[in-house]
Order: sequence, then structure tokens, then C-alpha cells
Amino acid sequence: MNNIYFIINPQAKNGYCQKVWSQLEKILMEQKISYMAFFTEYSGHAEEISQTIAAKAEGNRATIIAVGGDGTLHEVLNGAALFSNVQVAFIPCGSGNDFSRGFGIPKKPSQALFSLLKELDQHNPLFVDTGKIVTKDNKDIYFINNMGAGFDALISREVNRSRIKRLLNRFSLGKFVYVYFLLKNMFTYKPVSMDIKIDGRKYSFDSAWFVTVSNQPFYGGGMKISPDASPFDGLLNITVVHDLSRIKLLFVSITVFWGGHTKFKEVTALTGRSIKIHSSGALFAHADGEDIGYTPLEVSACHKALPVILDGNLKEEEVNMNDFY
Ligand SMILES: Nc1ncnc2c1ncn2[C@@H]1O[C@H](COP(=O)(O)OP(=O)(O)OP(=O)(O)O)[C@@H](O)[C@H]1O
Repeated sequence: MNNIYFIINPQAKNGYCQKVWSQLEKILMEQKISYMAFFTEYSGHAEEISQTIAAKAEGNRATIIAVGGDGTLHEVLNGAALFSNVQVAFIPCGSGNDFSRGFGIPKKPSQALFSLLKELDQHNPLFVDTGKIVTKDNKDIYFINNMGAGFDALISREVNRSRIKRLLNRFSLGKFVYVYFLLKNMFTYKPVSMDIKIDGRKYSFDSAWFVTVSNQPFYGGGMKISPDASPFDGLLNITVVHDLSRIKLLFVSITVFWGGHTKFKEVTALTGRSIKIHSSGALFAHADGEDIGYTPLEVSACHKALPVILDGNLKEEEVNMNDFY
């Protein structure tokens, strides 16, 4: 028995997701699909709902479909991460949607639903890697796209709290909100020294702007921060941006949209399975764009830990080819 549950964030992309759900409901009725739908009412609610569904399934197979942005999927993942009977899926209705870019999910929610229903019928889920963060207070947080600490986390924190995001979303320009906050903060942010231990080997940076740990290439609404990252290889891809003047940071930031930043000597790209991040002062940190507190943090790769309903024909090497999403 495979029970289907939708968890919908009606507020994603300024309420666009609520409208999308009305269209999806019609498709589900036409296709005579039986399901249950839950709407989130506050931040963190999707995680609670997902955990309750997973626990109540009592070992029976359950499919939890996140309908919203990357933040909703992040919460669904964190609620279900410890339940091996649960597979997850995603219908993108957020402002950034980096997960759907990196995993070849159709951009249009109705198409994503049709493709999902077909896959549910015809294929088994694909097992993808996730990342696990252990915070200073010993809390486990999972991510599917990426995590980061430093300047990028400050930006995602401000984006999450901003009204400008809502305004830009209204004109379908939501992804430019990151550019706005990058410009706003780049002249005042103070880079710090950072020690990063990767699989036992220590790397020190005197003046680091940020570190990002990626499971797939895209971040921040389509920037190709880690062009070589694959969610199937058991490795996490670490990008450290360091020793850059403010003006050069701006220049390098532009090149992130096509992955050109990796050619700069101030951008260090590494891979590993176990990563410890220490900084000279506590830095803001995010996971999948959601605030998670501060450094120090420990991060590890969980190889093929999460069953996800994806295009069964998706080739592992194709996940970062979705350039013109
Ligand atoms: N009913 C709600 N009211 C307010 N906030 C909510 C509600 N439900 C969920 N949230 C929070 O909204 C935040 C953003 O959600 P989500 O990421 O799904 O959408 P988005 O920001 O539009 O998309 P993206 O992350 O792709 O840019 C999350 O932190 C989530 O916890």
C-alpha cells in the first residue's frame, strides 16, 4: 500500500502556491488519485506534519509530496529523514526552486505533477544523497541542496526576513532578491578566519567570505555555486570564497550564475564526506536557505539516504545539465 500525502505551503512565493494547488487538485480529481492534503500554517509546520505522517504510517510505504519552495522540501526532509518507509517528492512553487533545477523536475507545477504521477506508477524512487549537519547543541539537521556559513548565510537570513522578496515575487523577479542583499551587505561585511577540516585534513583561510557545502550544483535561485556537485556520488562539494576585495567579490558573484567563479584563485573547491567548520567568530549558517543558527558545525554526507520520486530515466551525470531552467 502506498499512501500519498501532499504538504502544501500556501504562502510560498507570496501565495502563488495556494493558487497552484487549486489547479493541482483538479488534476488529481480528474486522474482519480486518492490522497490527503495538509496546509502549513507557520514556519516549521511542514516538518511536524511530515514527521507525524511518517510515524503514523507504522512502517507502511508513504509518499510525502512537498508543494512549495525549497524551504518546504527542507522541512519535509527533516520530518521524514529517520523513516525508511517514506519516499519524498517535490512540486516546485517557490521563488527559488533550486531542488527542481538540480534534479530535473519540470518547472511548471502541473507538469511536475503529471511526471510525478507517471513515475509513481512506473518506477521505483531514486536514492539520493543528503547532508547531515550536527550543530553545537547536538541537533541534527538534514539538507538536500546545500548549506553554508558566513556571508551567504547572512544574505539568506536577510532574504527570508525581507519584504522586498514579496515585492519582487509579485513581478516574478524573486530570484533577484539575492542580488539585492548581496549588494546591500558586501560593503559592510567583515570576512573572518575559517578552519575547515575535510576528512581529517585541515584547510585554513585567513579572510573567508563564506563556505558552502553542496549536494547539487544550484543555489540561491539558480546560481551554479558548485558545478560538479552530484547528489548521487556520496560526496559533498565544498566551496570557500576567500581573500577577495569587495569589488572583486561583486565581479566573482556575477560569474556564479554560470559557474565561472571556480576559475578564480580566491575560490577554493574541495570535496569530502566529513566536514568540520570553525570560524574566528560565530557565523550565521543556513541549510537549504533556512536559518539554522551559527558555527561551529559538523557536516557529513549520507550516501543514497533518501528515496525521491524523480524521472526514472534521469541519468546521474545529467543532474547538473539543467542550465536553462
Ligand atoms: N503558513 C505559513 N506562513 C508563513 N510562513 C510559512 C508558512 N508555511 C511555511 N512557512 C515558511 O515559509 C518559508 C519559505 O517557504 P518556501 O521555501 O516553501 O517558499 P519560498 O521562499 O517562496 O521558496 P524558495 O525557498 O524556493 O525561495 C519557510 O521557511 C517555511 O517554514
